[in-house]
Amino acid sequence: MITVTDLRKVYQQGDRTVVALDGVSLHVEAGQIHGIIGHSGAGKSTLVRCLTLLDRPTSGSVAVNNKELANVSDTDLRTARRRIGMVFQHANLMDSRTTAQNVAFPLELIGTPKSTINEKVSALLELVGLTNFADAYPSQLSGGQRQRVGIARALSSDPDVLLCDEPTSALDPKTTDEILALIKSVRDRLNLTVLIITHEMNVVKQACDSVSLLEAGRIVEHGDIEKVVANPAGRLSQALLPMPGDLPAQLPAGTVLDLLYSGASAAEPIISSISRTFNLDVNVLAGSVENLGEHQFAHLRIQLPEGSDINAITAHLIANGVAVTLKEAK
Ligand SMILES: Nc1ncnc2c1ncn2[C@@H]1O[C@H](COP(=O)(O)OP(=O)(O)OP(=O)(O)O)[C@@H](O)[C@H]1O
Repeated sequence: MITVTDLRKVYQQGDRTVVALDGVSLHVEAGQIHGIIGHSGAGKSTLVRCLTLLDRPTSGSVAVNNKELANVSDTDLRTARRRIGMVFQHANLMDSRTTAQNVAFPLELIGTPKSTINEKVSALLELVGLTNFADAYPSQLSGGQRQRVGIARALSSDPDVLLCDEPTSALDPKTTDEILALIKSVRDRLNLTVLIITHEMNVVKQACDSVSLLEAGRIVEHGDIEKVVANPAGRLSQALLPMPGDLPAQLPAGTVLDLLYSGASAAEPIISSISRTFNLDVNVLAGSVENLGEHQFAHLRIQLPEGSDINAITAHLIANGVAVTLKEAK
């Protein structure tokens, strides 16, 4: 479990004051994967540096399993850092060391006995599927395999939290899927708390239970995936379940509605229900259906013929758990 409370980081550059983190708070339970998404300059790297104690926050606190990290003394810093395992965008392996030696490195630094290191390294390599590559050097591994080594190394100090900084940004889509699947399986097996810092919405879609949107150093939206998607006005909902394409230029007269629905209702034939109940033809203009978290979500843009009873249809949809947004009435 990780709890970040009112984290602020202010940089002073000559006369200029840069507020990189402006009161960031978040709470992630053990066993949850939380995505922090933001554009360039939002404060993601600063947040990573503050969480890993590479940089001291100006104020605020970071607690792992209720143990405060941000204010520990310099002497306790090294032990405190071990509670958060770090996975980088480019695995950051040592080229002169084999896979096994890279994973062993943090354990050597803290003076772990050799026999314990060997045992631990082979268990970790099995966990990440690299048993047969123990003696390979980074140059002999693919990008995905290098990232697996990075994950094994991050887990070597038995952290409570795995902090992944753009873990798939340098990988192709297939390898991205494999690495996200590995992060999920490691989470399941070790009941880890995972934070994934990313600029890729796809990563949030595939791997996260909950998400925060970081913008100019502040979290402007956050929540469980199901919750944020179900709010059609939200930026995260629009990014996670975008409506493909613009309205066709030559649209016959009628009213255009956007429908967003989830859970059991997503599988229900909502369109035929409107057609039957109101005895009219429904034109589907665009739509997407996605499995996000535990649920299926559908986002549809429909057109109703001129003269339809929009109020009654909207009430019918809302009663069936559908969020309705009026797009255009001709
Ligand atoms: N050491 C520093 N000194 C001064 N300003 C800084 C420092 N580090 C970051 N900043 C500023 O803090 C803000 C957030 O930067 P940060 O690098 O954390 O964003 P980011 O979301 O990681 O962006 P990117 O994805 O491009 O790396 C920016 O305005 C940046 O210029």
